[in-house]
Amino acid sequence: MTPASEAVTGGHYRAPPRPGTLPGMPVIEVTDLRCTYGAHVAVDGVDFTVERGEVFALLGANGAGKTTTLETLEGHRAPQGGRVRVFGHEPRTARRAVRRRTGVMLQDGGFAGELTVRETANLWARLGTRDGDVESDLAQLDLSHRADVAVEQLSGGEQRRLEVALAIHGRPELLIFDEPTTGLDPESRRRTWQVIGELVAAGTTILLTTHYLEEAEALADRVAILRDGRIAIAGTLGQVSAQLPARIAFRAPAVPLPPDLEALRVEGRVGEVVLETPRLQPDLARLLAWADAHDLTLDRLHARGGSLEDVFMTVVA
Ligand SMILES: Nc1ncnc2c1ncn2[C@@H]1O[C@H](COP(=O)(O)OP(=O)(O)OP(=O)(O)O)[C@@H](O)[C@H]1O
Repeated sequence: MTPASEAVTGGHYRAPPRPGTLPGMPVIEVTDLRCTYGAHVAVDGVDFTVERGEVFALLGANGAGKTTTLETLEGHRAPQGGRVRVFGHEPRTARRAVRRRTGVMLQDGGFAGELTVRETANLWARLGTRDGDVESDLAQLDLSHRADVAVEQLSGGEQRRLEVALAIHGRPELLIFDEPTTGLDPESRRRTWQVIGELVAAGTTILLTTHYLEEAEALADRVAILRDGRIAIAGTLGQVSAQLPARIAFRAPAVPLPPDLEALRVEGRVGEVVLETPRLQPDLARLLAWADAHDLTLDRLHARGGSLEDVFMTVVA
């Protein structure tokens, strides 16, 4: 297992070798990427790789630079500095070679509203270069019963699912998803996660952005949290979550704590003992042994490791 200390904060991020990842050239390489809109710097020296067969999630508050980064990888935007490579190609100049192997889902699909779902999917399939079965794409996203409905009559969530169905047509090697489940109800979100999980199991590489941290936790092997156009922290979920100490809390009478804890006591509610520790398991074990020895009941005891949400809130605050 890769040690937690290998998470990267505030700098460039190159992927460590990951068990289960196929060897060879990364599918995506982003090197010192810089994108501007006039005088505004939207992406400011971003650097990461996505290895074959992994799911990489770009996280960050609104305006952090996620979509701009994806747009350069999709070949829609020329960077003002640095470089991006997809399958070793520059995606703007080698658009055809990249698009043949890449399924892209944009934040706004821009469909012609009067076409039906099936017509839209067939049109998209004809425009692309990958062979696939449109009906099974629609079935996978639970849209078969809506196939003859005009796209403009779909709900927001159904349109989102249609965008996913189009992106996965022909099962591309790489999928780039910009907020794939925004606006979906919990059931549709789970269905979409299941589809993504099946694609990953079949070896698809996925780069996605999301505002749902539980989505990143459910799907991603590695995450990068962007802040103001820079990677603030990146690593596996375990590495990133371990950037903040674990917490142990309980209620107990005012007694001295065991002396051998690595934990530090921090402010809690009245009557509550709250400890922060870099080493949850040994400290918890010592605490429980100490409580047993002193015949103490640690009322409302709970312990939890650092979470992605805690780190995210710290980064974006
Ligand atoms: N076409 C544009 N013209 C000017 N500024 C833009 C344009 N597109 C994006 N920006 C700005 O660039 C920054 C990064 O935007 P971007 O859309 O990449 O962020 P994001 O992380 O994808 O945000 P969100 O989570 O809201 O989708 C923001 O400050 C945004 O206002």
